[in-house]
Amino acid sequence: MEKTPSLLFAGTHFDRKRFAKDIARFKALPFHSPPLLLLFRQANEEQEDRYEPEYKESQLTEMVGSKKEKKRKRNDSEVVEGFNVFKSSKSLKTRDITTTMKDDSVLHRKEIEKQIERDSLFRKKHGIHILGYAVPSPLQNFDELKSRFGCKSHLLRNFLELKFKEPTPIQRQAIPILLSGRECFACAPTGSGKTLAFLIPMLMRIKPGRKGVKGLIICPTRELAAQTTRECKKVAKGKKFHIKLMTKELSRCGDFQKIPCEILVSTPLRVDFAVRKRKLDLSRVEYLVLDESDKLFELGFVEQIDSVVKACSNPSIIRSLFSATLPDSVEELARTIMHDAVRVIVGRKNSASALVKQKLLFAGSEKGKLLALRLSFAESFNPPVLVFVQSKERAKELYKELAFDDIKADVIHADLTQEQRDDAVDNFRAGKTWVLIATDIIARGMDFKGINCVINYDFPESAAAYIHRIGRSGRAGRSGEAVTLFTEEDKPFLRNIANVMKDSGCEVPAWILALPKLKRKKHRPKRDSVGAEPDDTEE
Ligand SMILES: Nc1ncnc2c1ncn2[C@@H]1O[C@H](COP(=O)(O)OP(=O)(O)OP(=O)(O)O)[C@@H](O)[C@H]1O
Repeated sequence: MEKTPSLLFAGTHFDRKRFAKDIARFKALPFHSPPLLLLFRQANEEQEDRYEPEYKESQLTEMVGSKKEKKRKRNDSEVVEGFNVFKSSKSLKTRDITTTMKDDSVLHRKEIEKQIERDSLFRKKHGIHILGYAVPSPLQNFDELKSRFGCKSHLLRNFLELKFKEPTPIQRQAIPILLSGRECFACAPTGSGKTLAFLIPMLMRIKPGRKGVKGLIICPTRELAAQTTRECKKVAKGKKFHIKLMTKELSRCGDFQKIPCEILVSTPLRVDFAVRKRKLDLSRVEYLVLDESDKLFELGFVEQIDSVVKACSNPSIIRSLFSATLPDSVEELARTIMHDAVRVIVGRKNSASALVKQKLLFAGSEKGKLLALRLSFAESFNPPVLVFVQSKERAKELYKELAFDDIKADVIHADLTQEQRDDAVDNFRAGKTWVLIATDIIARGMDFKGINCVINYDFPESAAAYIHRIGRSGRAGRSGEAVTLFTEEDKPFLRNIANVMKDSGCEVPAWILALPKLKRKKHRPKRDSVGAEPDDTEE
């Protein structure tokens, strides 16, 4: 089992019982005291947005290593030579011991440096970028969960049954960080296995059968919460966990003092509601995950998140933020509540999955969009296809247009009942429907196996929305396609999306990249109704 060295306390008398909480807080800080950490942060704050922080880790460890070395050398001589009893009777042996200890510590330091070098190369190979100090080595394979962290065999068996042979890059790095008791910001492309990256540490560290909620996962939508609950149950199979999805009924009438539940998955509103009703105590939560964290920090959620974070009052809590998009503003805000969090980015920050072939298509008008959609279905219909629109009204309108075409279409939006929403997702998953028309409620996190094409019928409101929408395709190593229709009114916003496309290796016409930069980020224009003729009154 991997143990964190506790050099911080070496050689001192320390009342561990009395300061148990502080020890828990700092147990993951192997080499450094907080002031050093602060200095490091301040010194590097301006560079935080770059993608190549690995040298910082090695530099820092080297820097700290040399300070630590000096201190150790001082201590060596003080401790050993300070004892008169050794000095007088066994001076020769004392010198031998001193030399051996020095040799050992030099060897130890060299070994650490080599390991840092190896880790750095390994991260480079897998596109992993880290920001933080003394970051644990990435996982070479799932077996290391057992050898380094004492993972139980049945969990490893479950991974194999689920056909998870190798960890994905985000799993390689985020799992050891969380298992070492560090907090974490994790940003990796859509469909790259972030869910398992936060589930594994939770399932390994939380003991089933103890009273109270120990693991809390917050997701922005009910569909994603339901999916994550299912995934969690699959991975935990064979262990006596009580894993619960916070339903509307549970949130209103459930009394969590009586309901056995170690792991709870919820949307912010529902969990906040139960806490306010004093039916749910979050003070024992050991792991808090904010999935799709940038969405959770948007207006409309942030107040609930704030109150949930406050309710999770356990001082040793380990919090983590996961998303495919992590704006600097969210990271800055989150850092105010997190302790010594490590940042892990896989690939480029805020980028689309490279597995998705992306296209932009000018459709002129609302009528042109409908024609283009029908034409594309007639020419090369390759279901399952996900079609995104801007609002529930437009989802209903487009569904009316397509319901009687021969393409087995269905629709999902927030005006449907929960049962209807579940049916829409289940039928699409089961292949009973081929085309699902959707609003952004299923744009984030939903894992539909094998979606061949995402069509942005309405232009996405932001680059982040675009990245998440098209990320429903091209998941878990499969390839996919995304087509984005645009009209005149979308033109000023094309550049944002074009930049994302270019960064993930797709071709973009030069005129789009030359469009002026826009300050306004959200784009939700009032559109003519679906299929409307172009407005020619101006001519
Ligand atoms: N180690 C692995 N090996 C193979 N498949 C994996 C592995 N880990 C996860 N998967 C599969 O990859 C798919 C995508 O995983 P997941 O839903 O966690 O992606 P994500 O990164 O959370 O995406 P999003 O940003 O869209 O939420 C899932 O079907 C999952 O079962």
